[in-house]
Amino acid sequence: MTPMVVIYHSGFGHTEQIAHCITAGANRVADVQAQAMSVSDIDWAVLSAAEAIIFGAPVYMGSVSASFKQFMDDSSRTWFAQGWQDKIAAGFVNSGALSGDKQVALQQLQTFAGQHGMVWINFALQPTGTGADDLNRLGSYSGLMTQADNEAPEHTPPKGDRATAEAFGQHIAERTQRWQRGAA
Ligand SMILES: Cc1cc2nc3c(=O)[nH]c(=O)nc-3n(C[C@H](O)[C@H](O)[C@H](O)COP(=O)(O)O)c2cc1C
Repeated sequence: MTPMVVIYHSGFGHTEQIAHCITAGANRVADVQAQAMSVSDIDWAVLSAAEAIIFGAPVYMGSVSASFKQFMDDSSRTWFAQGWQDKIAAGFVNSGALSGDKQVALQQLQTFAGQHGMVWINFALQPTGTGADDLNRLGSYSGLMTQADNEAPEHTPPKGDRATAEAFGQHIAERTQRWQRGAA
């Protein structure tokens, strides 16, 4: 069994849509049990039991949102005992602008995983183009990037970003199982 958690903050529902796409993609892999978890409803025991934790936040003012940062700070209790050491980690960020300084937020997540002694997984998916239906249209490799227009989360981020998120979830799940097999 490979339990995984996609933990995220979403102020207006866009990042939440992507969290659910990642979870669905991870659950395509046999023996994976992935669940999405909002930082407004954290179950620390479930996080502790996970083989992989995928962190996700919207970009607010060039940074992960304050609510996600609060979760990061609260995790210092786990950090003291290095309770997440050697778990698989990955990250995703969603913003309004095409750039929106997403790389800064993604690097915050990567550094955060490093502080916990986790094993960061990158995302090797070659972009198929830069249109709304394309895979990895924003060309991000160190994690997943998505972009939402100023519309309801049912309509944006676009179809390509959602498909990319599913592929990302599957990619992380497969690497997690590879890591598990190596440890056996
Ligand atoms: C307080 C605030 C700050 C924001 N700062 C940025 C920013 O720095 N760059 C950007 O591209 N978008 C920025 N946005 C837009 C959000 O990233 C965008 O609307 C995103 O889809 C929100 O995701 P959510 O619905 O999951 O909260 C900001 C939005 C808010 C509310």
